[in-house]
Amino acid sequence: MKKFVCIKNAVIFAFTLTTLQTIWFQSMIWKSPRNIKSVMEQQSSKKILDIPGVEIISQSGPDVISKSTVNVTDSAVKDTRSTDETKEGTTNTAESVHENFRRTDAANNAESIHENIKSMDGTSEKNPTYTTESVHQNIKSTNETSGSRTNIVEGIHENIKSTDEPNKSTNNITETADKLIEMSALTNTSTNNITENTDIDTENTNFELLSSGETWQYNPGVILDPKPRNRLIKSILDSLDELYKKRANKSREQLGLNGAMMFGPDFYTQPMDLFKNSDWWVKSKRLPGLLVIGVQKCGTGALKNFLNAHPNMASSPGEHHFFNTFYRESHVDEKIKLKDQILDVYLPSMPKTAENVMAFDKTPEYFDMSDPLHIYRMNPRIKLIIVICDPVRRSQSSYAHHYSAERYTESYLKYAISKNGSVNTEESFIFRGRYDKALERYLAIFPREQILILDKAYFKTHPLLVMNQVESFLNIPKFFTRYMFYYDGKYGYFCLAYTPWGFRGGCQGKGKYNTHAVLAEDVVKKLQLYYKPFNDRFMDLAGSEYQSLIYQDINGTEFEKHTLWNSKYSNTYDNTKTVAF
Ligand SMILES: Nc1ncnc2c1ncn2[C@@H]1O[C@H](COP(=O)(O)OS(=O)(=O)O)[C@@H](OP(=O)(O)O)[C@H]1O
Repeated sequence: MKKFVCIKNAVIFAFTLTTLQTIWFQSMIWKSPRNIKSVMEQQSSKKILDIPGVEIISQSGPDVISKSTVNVTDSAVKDTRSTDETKEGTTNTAESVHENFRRTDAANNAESIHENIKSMDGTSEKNPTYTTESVHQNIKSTNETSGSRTNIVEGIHENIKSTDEPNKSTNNITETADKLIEMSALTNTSTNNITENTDIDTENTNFELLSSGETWQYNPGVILDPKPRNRLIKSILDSLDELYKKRANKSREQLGLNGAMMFGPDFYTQPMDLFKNSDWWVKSKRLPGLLVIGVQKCGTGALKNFLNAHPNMASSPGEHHFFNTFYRESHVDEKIKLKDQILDVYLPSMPKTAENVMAFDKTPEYFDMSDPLHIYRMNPRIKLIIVICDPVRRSQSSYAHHYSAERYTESYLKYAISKNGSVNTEESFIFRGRYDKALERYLAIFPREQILILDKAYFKTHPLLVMNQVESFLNIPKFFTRYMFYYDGKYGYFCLAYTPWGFRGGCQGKGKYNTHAVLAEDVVKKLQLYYKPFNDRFMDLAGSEYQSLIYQDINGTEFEKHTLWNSKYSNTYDNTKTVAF
């Protein structure tokens, strides 16, 4: 009897073990079929972020020194630099792979990675020789100082003077002390020729670039982890690999797996190679490849929520506000260098991500309260998304937000309309609805192709199409389907239903759906007339029209037909240089 119980227990134990293993592998594949596809793509062809006009030639992989050359056509800015990067490898366990896909914002190991990445720029010396008068002048001419707003012009000017450095080329391959760690280094020699931009001085511009924009696409090739547990897991995977290799020559039909699509198409035929030879599970702190820069109260939270569900995207927690708080003009006065701030403050706050996962930060204040040049210096090829919305509705939303936080106690009208009946342009929830200047400042620094402008009106009604557009823009695998969104009648918005790795959907917190003050028709009209010229100018600069920015009267007729390429602005901006999306 005792023997029978023992056997029974052994059978149960074996069965449980097998089931768990199956579930584990299945979940890995099931959870991220596209992710794996993109990993394999990456392995085979090293396909990297496609920016129009960018050609990237790269060789990289485990234990190799990889060189990359980035050539962007129509060069206006030239920067040659070399970075040397030595990163500690992390071979993750199954758990940590799961962790990775859940994209928790674990801060552990930040220090060591920070240190490693710090060494990347450790060779730069102080040598301020910056002379971009024209950029300075240009930004000066377009910048607006209004009411309590901080004057960014001076900051840019000061910053350029104090922090810019000539580029240096140095190749270092650092060895870590830990003998257990097998390591490799990435020596990355990049030549960036940024797409022609009317506002950057082609002659004198010599930016210090913290990164060449490849932080998330490249894996430095470090594989082994010093942790004994992880090494053990790796050795188990290696031995399992042998087992699976025997099956590799057999077709799916021979294995009788035709119907077993739930395991993913390649799991049985090229199983462990995928895990063993790939770096996709090695997580590191990476600088963002995307910033959602605004506009405040235009649905940026929903965009972040949706995007965060994508297996190739991972946001930093909350809103970081790095470029509008940690690194602002005041810091420039204190001679705090942008590079140091990015490495000391910004990078450690990023989520640890695998190589094919793009970190991103959504902070609406980047649009109108920070300096695009700082962002450019961190990553000249960073992608930027701006969600715009009707500035009148935005002002209501912003007021409601402040009111509920008890920052405002009076009625909307008390703040929005001055005593003489005109629009109170000093009020922040009013003037922040003027989008044109902020866009102009970004276009003075970044090529239009790097900026995606979304309209909240369309985003609200067509979340799937917008998210698909975002996927194309970011050049990440298509992931969103219509089943991932549901319409929530309570809030009147689409919310995230679920992702293939579990129910983690739902709407945002209640604070995101505020009841608006009801405005009288004449007030709405007054505000619309105030915003109209700024809206029109924004559309001219963007090279596209947006439903939210075209006002109609009560009969549904547009106030005054907005025409693209409005000649009255042609003296301030060369419209022919913009690209319509
Ligand atoms: N799915 C979806 N699509 C479009 N818009 C949505 C969505 N979900 C929420 N919202 C609306 O977004 C408004 C809040 O914007 P933000 O998230 O940008 O606010 S914040 O700046 O981060 O505080 C806020 O607008 P108002 O309702 O007008 O206040 C939200 O209702």
